[in-house]
Amino acid sequence: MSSPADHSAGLDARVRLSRGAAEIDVALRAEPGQVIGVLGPNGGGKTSTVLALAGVLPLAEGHVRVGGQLWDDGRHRLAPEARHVGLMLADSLLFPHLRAVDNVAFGPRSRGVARQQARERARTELERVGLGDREAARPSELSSGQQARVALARALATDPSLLLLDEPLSALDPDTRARTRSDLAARLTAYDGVTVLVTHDPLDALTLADHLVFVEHGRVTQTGTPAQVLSEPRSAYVGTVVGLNLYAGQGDSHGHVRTADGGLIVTTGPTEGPVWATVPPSAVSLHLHEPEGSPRNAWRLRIASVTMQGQSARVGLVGDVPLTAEVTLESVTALGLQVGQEVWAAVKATEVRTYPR
Ligand SMILES: Nc1ncnc2c1ncn2[C@@H]1O[C@H](COP(=O)(O)OP(=O)(O)OP(=O)(O)O)[C@@H](O)[C@H]1O
Repeated sequence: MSSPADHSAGLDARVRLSRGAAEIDVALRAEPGQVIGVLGPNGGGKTSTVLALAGVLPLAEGHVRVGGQLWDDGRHRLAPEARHVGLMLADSLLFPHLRAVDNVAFGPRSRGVARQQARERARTELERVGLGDREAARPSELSSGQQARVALARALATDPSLLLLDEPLSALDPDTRARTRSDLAARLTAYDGVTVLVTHDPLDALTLADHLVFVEHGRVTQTGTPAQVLSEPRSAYVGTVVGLNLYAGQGDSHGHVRTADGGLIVTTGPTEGPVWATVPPSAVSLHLHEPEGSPRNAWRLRIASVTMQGQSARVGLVGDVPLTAEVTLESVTALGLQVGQEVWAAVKATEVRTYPR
């Protein structure tokens, strides 16, 4: 059996490795008890980072330090089974022939814990995820959400210093996903090790993580608390995740931002040098004729897409200042909006937020 986990020092990692043609260089730090949400587009390097933390992929350079213990420094490497890691993936990968309690006890058993003691630990973990009464059920007798909770219980039954969750909810239908997300949140609150949560779902990240790390093309493009990232996205991908129109531009210090595409954005925010400018889709109004009144932005743009979302519509517009507008269904009908049509998009200067790049 390996030495007991020490959760006191958290996670300090710099993962540098090559994966095929991709170069990955990702730094992650977290205090004990923290949840880091790792987000990014497909192929960005999230799973490779998780595999390196688990010891499945060796580091070319960098380090992985968990709970004060050096797991990898690019030369010496602790084997995966010697690391205090709990792993949960989209597919819960439970043993179909084993009861829930034995699925969960498998972890401690494989680390040398005696059968009875491992079962007791498994029962405690099942209770913690609200499945104390389903310990005798086989995976086929459990719902997908319950199977995910058994997988979480199994990941935590070895008392890991590092819990790795790679898209843990992505296989669940939306209702089950929402319920399992709150079960996961409740369980993570009581866990004192570090959790690294890889997800594509902004809602998972924003509700479960204390700190977000965006990984694109193998590099970290932005880090921060959910609140910081929501208010100041710093890459096109992050802008999309947080649902804001985002522009990189050059400010002239008189409230004008010139974008790389040649668009002009007027703002009441600071515009000194290179800046980011954001426009919330809900702040855009659409008009058939050039709107009057100033100071405001009015851009002539072409409609590229119209999609319904509940009681509102999202209108994708292309032109000098490409943007997404969120308007009511009434405006879509009243204005007769159609793909290919040219319209005026208006945004008050006070709605454009700017911050340094
Ligand atoms: N087995 C492999 N052999 C070679 N290259 C790989 C392998 N697995 C992944 N890669 C490459 O490594 C890079 C990072 O992939 P990775 O799976 O870590 O990204 P990801 O952010 O987890 O993506 P996704 O969201 O699609 O799971 C990609 O360019 C990918 O093509």
